[in-house]
Amino acid sequence: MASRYHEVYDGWKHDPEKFWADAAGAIDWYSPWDKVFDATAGVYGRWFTGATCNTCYNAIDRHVARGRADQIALIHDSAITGTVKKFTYAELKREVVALTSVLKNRGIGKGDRVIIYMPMVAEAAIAMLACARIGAVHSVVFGGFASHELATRIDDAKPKLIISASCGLEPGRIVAYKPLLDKAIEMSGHKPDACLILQRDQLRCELKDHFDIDYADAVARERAAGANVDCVPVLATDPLYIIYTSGTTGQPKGIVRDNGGHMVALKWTMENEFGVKPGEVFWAASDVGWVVGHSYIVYGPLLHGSTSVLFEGKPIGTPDAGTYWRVISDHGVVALFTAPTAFRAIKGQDPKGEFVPRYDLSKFRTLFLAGERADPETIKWAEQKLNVPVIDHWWQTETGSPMTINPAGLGLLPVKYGSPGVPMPGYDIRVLDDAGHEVPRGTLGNVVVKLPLPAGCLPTLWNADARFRQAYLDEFPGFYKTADAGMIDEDGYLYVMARTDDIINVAGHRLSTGAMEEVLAAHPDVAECAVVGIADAMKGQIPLGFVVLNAGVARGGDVIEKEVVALVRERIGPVAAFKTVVTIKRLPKTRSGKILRGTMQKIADKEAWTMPATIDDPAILDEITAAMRARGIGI
Ligand SMILES: CCC(=O)SCCNC(=O)CCNC(=O)[C@H](O)C(C)(C)COP(=O)(O)OP(=O)(O)OC[C@H]1O[C@@H](n2cnc3c(N)ncnc32)[C@H](O)[C@@H]1OP(=O)(O)O
Repeated sequence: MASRYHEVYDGWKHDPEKFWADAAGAIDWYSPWDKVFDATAGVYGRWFTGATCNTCYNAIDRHVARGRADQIALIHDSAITGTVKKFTYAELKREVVALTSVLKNRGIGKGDRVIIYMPMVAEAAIAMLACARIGAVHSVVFGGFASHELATRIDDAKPKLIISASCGLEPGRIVAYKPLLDKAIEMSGHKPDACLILQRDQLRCELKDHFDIDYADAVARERAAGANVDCVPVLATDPLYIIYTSGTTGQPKGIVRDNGGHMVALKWTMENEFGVKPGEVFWAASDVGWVVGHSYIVYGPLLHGSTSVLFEGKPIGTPDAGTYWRVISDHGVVALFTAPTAFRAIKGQDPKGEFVPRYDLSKFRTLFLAGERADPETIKWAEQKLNVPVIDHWWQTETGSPMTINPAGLGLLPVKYGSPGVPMPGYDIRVLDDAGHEVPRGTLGNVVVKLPLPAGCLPTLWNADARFRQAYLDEFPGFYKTADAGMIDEDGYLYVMARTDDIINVAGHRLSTGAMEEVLAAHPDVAECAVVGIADAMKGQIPLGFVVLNAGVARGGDVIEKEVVALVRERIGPVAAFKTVVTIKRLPKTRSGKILRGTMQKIADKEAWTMPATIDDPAILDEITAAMRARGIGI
């Protein structure tokens, strides 16, 4: 079919407000908006001002009322426990209502924050929806983060309640969540009123009297009492959730998502970008703690009346490299979203794709890859083995849905390997030089989006308008800075090459090297440090640390390196994949004291580099090269 992309994109550009008002017709509102877009509201304007709505109503209740009550809404498939649990829309509503009643009885209402720190269990999605039902603002914290990261988020979001579980399940290892949670609460200045704990049989935990509440007991009581809590109308501009993402320091940024624009944007993407119809099965193989989990495990598919798969497992090892194909086959998945790392892992274990033909993939139509750069070899391997289009796309926690994609629902454009596609309606993407001038097509520069950002994007940071302006809007006035560098080709396809800040992407997890440096610097024997992201064949990038020890430290560098690695795991979490530290005598710096991290990364990655003209002492780079080579890096 010929692609309708250009017609649709040009239609949006010609009249953005008409485009979004039309898209908003797919959402149920309690009362209409005063303005589709109010340029005078908020930091850069707000969408659907004055309208009232409820996200949970649109995700569940209206489907129950309109013929989807018996359709499966959510499938929890745990490849680790070997269990599958399905919820129809009616059953999901019952579970959400019961939990909402628990929240309400605890005094939680519109605008109150609830932190959700959970593994990949159905109750994580239920908790999000229960918050949405009463207008409480949820903040899901990824389970791979440790206590310190959780504590930072508790202090920023100031939740009344935390919903958590006794444990998470990683291959070959049970992760006890409760000690991590207790420690985080101990560390944080803000204290929640209570914690609601889901006891999992694999590792039950002690509950503290008068503070911890057993999730199952509380929900069962409400269910037995026939609890019924209606959806609470909220303003379209009211916050639905806060999701924290790495900033350039250890203080993460609280990305705010509103209710109205978010629903409109996600609903539109499901059919037009992902080519999925109501009633079909969509699987985002990510984690509810990441934005993909919010948008495409929970809200997008449910707003659309589709069925969503919530998967607890890994692409390999649970039990083998055929797991993804098993899930697609068992549940009739039509489209899968995952990170390229997952496919590199599968390809590594099953290079010939021998697991693929063992499963019925006849319903499977499209594979979507994002979260990190998709290397053409991995895309081609997936295309060949699965015989479906493999669509790379690009977006950020801040945007909530794709900025560029090859839109399956509008008719695919020709695939260009290495490009995550073309801009979607709402996104006027430009490439600017450092002085803010637009560069010619094909020239590398700063990728920015012309303001206003579309419906569904962050309106601001939680309680931090000034930080929002400073982080995203000030550098290129009139534009949102993506902090990605790239170029646009003659046909309008974007190519994203690198970050312009200290964020690295480890297996699709967005992490700050600045935050890691803060941890290294906290070690008592470390005088100076640097962390850079280096290439990794499996995870895309991994962090590499360098430390200079304090004068007079008697203990061996190897002992301290182990302690530093353990400290990062303890403070940030295992997901940082911080495994290597090299002890060096001095850090290479410019004469003004700036650490030459870029040069260190190039040496580690065996990329061509030139001696920086402003380097203080060129001999230091020889010392560092030798230190890395002694550890097998950069050879
Ligand atoms: C487009 C907008 C966006 O970018 S949203 C973000 C998109 N990113 C993603 O969806 C993430 C994609 N990546 C993944 O799902 C995983 O990395 C996949 C590919 C499945 C591989 O997982 P895995 O083998 O565990 O490696 P990893 O690098 O993720 O984990 C490193 C260590 O952290 C641990 N970990 C991971 N998750 C958790 C968790 N929820 N709770 C506790 N621990 C966790 C892993 O077990 C691993 O630990 P260890 O170092 O091996 O001991």
